[in-house]
Amino acid sequence: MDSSQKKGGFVPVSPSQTPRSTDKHGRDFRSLDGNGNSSSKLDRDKGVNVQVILRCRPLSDDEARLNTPAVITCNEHRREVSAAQNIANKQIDRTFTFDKVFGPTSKQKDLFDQSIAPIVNEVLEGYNCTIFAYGQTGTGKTYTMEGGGRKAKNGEFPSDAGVIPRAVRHIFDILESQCAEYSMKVTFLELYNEEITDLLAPDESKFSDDKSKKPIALMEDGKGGVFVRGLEEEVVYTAGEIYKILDKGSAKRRTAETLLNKQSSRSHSIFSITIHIKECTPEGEEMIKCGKLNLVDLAGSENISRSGARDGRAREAGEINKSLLTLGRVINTLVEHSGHIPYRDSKLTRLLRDSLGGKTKTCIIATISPSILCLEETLSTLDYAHRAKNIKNKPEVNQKMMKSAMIKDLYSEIDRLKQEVFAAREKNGVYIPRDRYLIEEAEKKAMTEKIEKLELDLDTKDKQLVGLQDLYNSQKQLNADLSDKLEKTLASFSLSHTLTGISQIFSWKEIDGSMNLLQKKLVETEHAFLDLEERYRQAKSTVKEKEFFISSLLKSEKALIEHAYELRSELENAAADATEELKVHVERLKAMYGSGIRALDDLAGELDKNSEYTFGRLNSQVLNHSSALEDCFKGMALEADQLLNELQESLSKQEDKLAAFAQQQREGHLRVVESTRSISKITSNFFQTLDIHASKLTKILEESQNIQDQQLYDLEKKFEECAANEEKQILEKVAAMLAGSSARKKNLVQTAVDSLRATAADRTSNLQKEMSTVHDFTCSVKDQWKIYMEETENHFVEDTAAVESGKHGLEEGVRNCKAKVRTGTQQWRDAQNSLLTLGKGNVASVDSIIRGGLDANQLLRSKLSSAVSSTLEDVVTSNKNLLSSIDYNTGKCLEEEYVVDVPSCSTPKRRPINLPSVASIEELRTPAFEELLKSFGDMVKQANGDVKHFSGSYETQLQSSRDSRVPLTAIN
Ligand SMILES: Nc1ncnc2c1ncn2[C@@H]1O[C@H](COP(=O)(O)OP(=O)(O)OP(=O)(O)O)[C@@H](O)[C@H]1O
Repeated sequence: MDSSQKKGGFVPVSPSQTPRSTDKHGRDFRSLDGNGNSSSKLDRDKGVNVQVILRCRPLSDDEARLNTPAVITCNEHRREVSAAQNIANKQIDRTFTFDKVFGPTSKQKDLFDQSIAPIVNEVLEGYNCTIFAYGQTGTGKTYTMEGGGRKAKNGEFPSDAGVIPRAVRHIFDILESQCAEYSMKVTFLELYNEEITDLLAPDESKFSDDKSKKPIALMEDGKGGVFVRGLEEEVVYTAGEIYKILDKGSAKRRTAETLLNKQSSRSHSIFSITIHIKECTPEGEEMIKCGKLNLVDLAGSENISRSGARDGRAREAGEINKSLLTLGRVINTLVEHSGHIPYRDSKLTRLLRDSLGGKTKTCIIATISPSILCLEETLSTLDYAHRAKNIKNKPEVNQKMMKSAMIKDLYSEIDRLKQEVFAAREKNGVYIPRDRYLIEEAEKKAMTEKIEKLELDLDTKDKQLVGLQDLYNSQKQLNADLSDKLEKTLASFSLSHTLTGISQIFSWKEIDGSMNLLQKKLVETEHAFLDLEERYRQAKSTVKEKEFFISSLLKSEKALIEHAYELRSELENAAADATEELKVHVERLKAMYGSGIRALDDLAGELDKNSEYTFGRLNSQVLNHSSALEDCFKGMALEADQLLNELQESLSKQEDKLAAFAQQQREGHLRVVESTRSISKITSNFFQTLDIHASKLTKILEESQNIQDQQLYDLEKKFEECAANEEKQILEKVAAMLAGSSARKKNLVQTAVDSLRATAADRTSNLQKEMSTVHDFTCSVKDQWKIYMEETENHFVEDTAAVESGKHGLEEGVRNCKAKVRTGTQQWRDAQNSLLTLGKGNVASVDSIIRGGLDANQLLRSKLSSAVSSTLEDVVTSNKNLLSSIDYNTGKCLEEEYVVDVPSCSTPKRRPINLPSVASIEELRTPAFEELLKSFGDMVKQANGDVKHFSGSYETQLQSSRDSRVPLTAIN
């Protein structure tokens, strides 16, 4: 048994209801702050900033295995976190400063000792404190809050025990060291898909299934606070008990495996510890000090596509993101001090209301991942947390209560409960205790406020509609600009193609020029593409904005439906007559808003049709333009082809002529070579013949020489013989023979001379013969040479004539080419001119169409605004009527029907109340975005087919298929 129980034995107040220092109900019985705490007064006056701690987890095993780069740097000493962002190939570091920064190597113990322990101490001082973990899924929220283990081993915690077990341990350590008398109660709730479930509720078989966990109601306490009706409170005496409770509760929490975390918490959880500590005043009066510690583990903010959430998971993620978005909006409004704080838009913010801008001390632990893959979400978390730093709370220490007053309080509570039980048992009417009556009164007031808020919402919606209209117009303009740009780019692109084709048939100079032109065009095209890309990006971001806008509209609508639900549940407890009248008025309002918005819808439809028609015309014009351009370019290409062909033909003719000329030349040269060969042959023959004749002559001469030598020898010999004979005869016949010898001598000489003469004559005649042969041959050679010379001359003349004619032919070809080039240039100029005229004509016509479209849109716009203003006027009058009737009825109800119960035994019998059913409220919910798109598409198709039919049958369509309602068709 716990010592506190033994010593004190007092019963603490309900921990499900946050103790409030300004609680009027208990004010009379409470003393002033026993500590005379001046710092609390200071805090109250100035406000204390929410403390924001940043924790970055280490890279997970998977991330480390895949070498995922880390982009987060933590400087714990300077309390700074830097995220390295790569924008347009430039590294840009974004640095954020927080109250404390814990890097990837930080220990659970350090985090607790440095940041959480002081907060826990303040709880024991009597403050209400909240610690909540916020961050992307899988960044270590649950690890930080709950950690890996809670059980102490040899008095030591496991090193990965988180904030909750350490805080519990710390509280018990301090209380035990102070030997304080205390009592402690814990609650553990889960907020899943906007439903609160009690994680400490006893396990009943029918609730054992997750899906059938019993949701419990979040109630307004009528004093601006909330309480969870029927939340189980467990009285605890030891840390061990709390660990068991935590284990039990955590096991019931909804978790699931996502791509980002194997065990991802799909719900928000709030674990609250309420401690009552007994103190004695110097006068001996027993006082009770109360502190409350809320430990919140939020579900992870997540990118649905990246976390791999589908179907049910995606709905969860949507709900998680929705409540976190509301939390973000609350933070923004608190930071910017921009009027109405939308606490009521989600249960999470309703539960945390006192922790955000209230009297609680709050600490946010923002968790991030260092991975580059999570950079976008990390930056969003850093922004979120950094903004939250500026929230100012006004913490107040809870006023201590006198023990006797507390007991009195509890007795009256028991009495109230007894009376309720009694009335329930008797079933003879409704017993309304005074404070309940006051609560209901407050609820009625809250209801009126809600109606006012709904009207405000309606106004905002109207403004949003106008904003959407503007957005639509600007989008239209952007589209027109884009198509214009596209057209220009296409034109320049095809122009550049044609230029490339034509440049092939012009000279290098022209080709150079064309190349430069082409390059310029290419650069321009590139610029145009970049421009287009930029515009595409802008358009994409606009679409994203629109999507966000639509999703926020859907969310607002959801919130409206949520309000309607609440309205219904509150109406159930309120007076019946007022409800009936209210219903009639709401019906009227519904019809009026419906007709007004239908008119708006019609106008929007007309606007759509008009813009569609304009776009159609624009499109057809653009198509005409592009087809005309295409034709023009085709013609140009054809002409260029013809020119090219002609040029090619003339060039090939020139080529043929040149080939023929070359052939002629070759033949001429061959002939010359042939003639030269024959001349050289004749000349060599001539010299050979000459050689032969010369050798023959030499032979003849040698022979004649020999013969002459022989004859002379013979003559000499005969003469010697004759002389010797004559010497003898002379001696003998001196005188007689003198005469005979002279005669014989004469005869002998005469004969020799005659033979000599004959031989000489023979030789001369032979020589003459040879000489005549040589002469004949020379003559024949001369004749042949003459013939050859004549032939060569003739060939030369022929060749010269052929060269002359080839030259003429070439000159003619070049002249033709020049003429064709001139024709080509002229054709190109003509094409350019026709292109320019075509472009101007098209620009003018597109301009006139756009002007027409704009004028028509302007007209429709003015119609729309007049319709909107008339509808708004109607709404204002009707609302005035409604409010006055509500006022009247409320007054009537409060004055005449609601009275403090005086047992008169005439309590009227319970009778049924005609309320809007859940189904009717559910019908008001906008169907899924895809369905809306589909039905909108169908309607547009139908409208294109038969515009009249569309407007006439719109009402019927609306009635026949509720699901195909377009957004903003408010019914209630
Ligand atoms: N500081 C840390 N040191 C070591 N491991 C960590 C740290 N922070 C987180 N982890 C590990 O990262 C994983 C995911 O952590 P955890 O489940 O706490 O994330 P979560 O933010 O609660 O995610 P969810 O929002 O999906 O519930 C766990 O395996 C956890 O052990």
